[in-house]
Amino acid sequence: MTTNTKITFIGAGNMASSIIAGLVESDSAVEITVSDPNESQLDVVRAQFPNCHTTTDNHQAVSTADVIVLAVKPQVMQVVCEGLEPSVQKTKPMIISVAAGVSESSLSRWLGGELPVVRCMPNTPALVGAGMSGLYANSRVSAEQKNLAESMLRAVGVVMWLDNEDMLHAVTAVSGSGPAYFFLVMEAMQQSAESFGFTPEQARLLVQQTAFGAAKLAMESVDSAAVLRAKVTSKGGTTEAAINDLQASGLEGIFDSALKAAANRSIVLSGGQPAIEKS
Ligand SMILES: NC(=O)C1=CN([C@@H]2O[C@H](COP(=O)(O)OP(=O)(O)OC[C@H]3O[C@@H](n4cnc5c(N)ncnc54)[C@H](OP(=O)(O)O)[C@@H]3O)[C@@H](O)[C@H]2O)C=CC1
Ligand SMILES: O=C(O)[C@@H]1CCC=N1
Repeated sequence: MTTNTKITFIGAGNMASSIIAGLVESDSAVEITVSDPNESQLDVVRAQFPNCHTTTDNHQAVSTADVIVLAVKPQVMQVVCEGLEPSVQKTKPMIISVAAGVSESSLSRWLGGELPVVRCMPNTPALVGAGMSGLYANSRVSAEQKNLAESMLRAVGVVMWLDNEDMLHAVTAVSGSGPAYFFLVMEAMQQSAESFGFTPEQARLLVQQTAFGAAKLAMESVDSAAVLRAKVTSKGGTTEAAINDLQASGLEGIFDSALKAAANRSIVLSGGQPAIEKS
């Protein structure tokens, strides 16, 4: 990224804030503008990122942008893109959409066509520089623009390029929505810990440090998750009792079903019919 790269975010919600936080934290010397109709949302942005420009006017926000990050809900994307069409057709910036299930062909059509479009499926751990993003570029994205998109998302985590746009449904199901699955498990474990008599603070510490330690160990070890699990599970011991209970409840099937529900929802958001069957 060069010092004068101008990046405009349309939508100042959870995902935009997560990426902006990572970019700001990474000291990337970029000029960031954020546009959102909601002034109170912009107040949050101003408080968190005092060096970002903010506006409620999408046209003004994109007028000199090199890169536009579309970070609104899929349901309002068409209206937003059609509103931006006259501006972007003048300046032809690179478009990066983080929306789940909004296809490159729809984005291109709504924006008036002939634009470099990157679809990105990031996740909220971008907020702490530990994001995971799947990226897909249309044929109008130059090698230089690909590098720029990659370096933006690498500033907030790890990047995986995809040749097949359809695989973004699966990335959405695994890593886009994925943090929520782990948080749900953490919530459930914390509730259970509290039922033993721990305070909420104690329960949170026990669970968070365990989740962090398990993730760090999995990242740093050459062993697979299955091997790492076996190393915790003493024969006839406590872990075995818990794992047997989880597996008797059909845990693997529950996760397979949940991930496929997410992927199918992504397909439906893109205008298709749910097509992915449970294993
Ligand atoms: N949250 C996540 O973990 C992830 C989200 N995504 C994708 O990111 C996108 C945004 O999600 P998320 O950040 O969670 O959603 P949020 O609702 O938090 O953010 C969207 C923001 O866009 C604003 N907005 C609405 N209309 C306009 C408009 N016309 N112009 C500019 N801004 C507008 C909304 O304002 P208001 O609230 O007033 O409507 C809101 O502040 C979605 O498409 C989602 O699929 C992708 C990966 C992960
Ligand atoms: O729930 C959603 O639709 C978005 C996409 C992935 C994570 N959040």
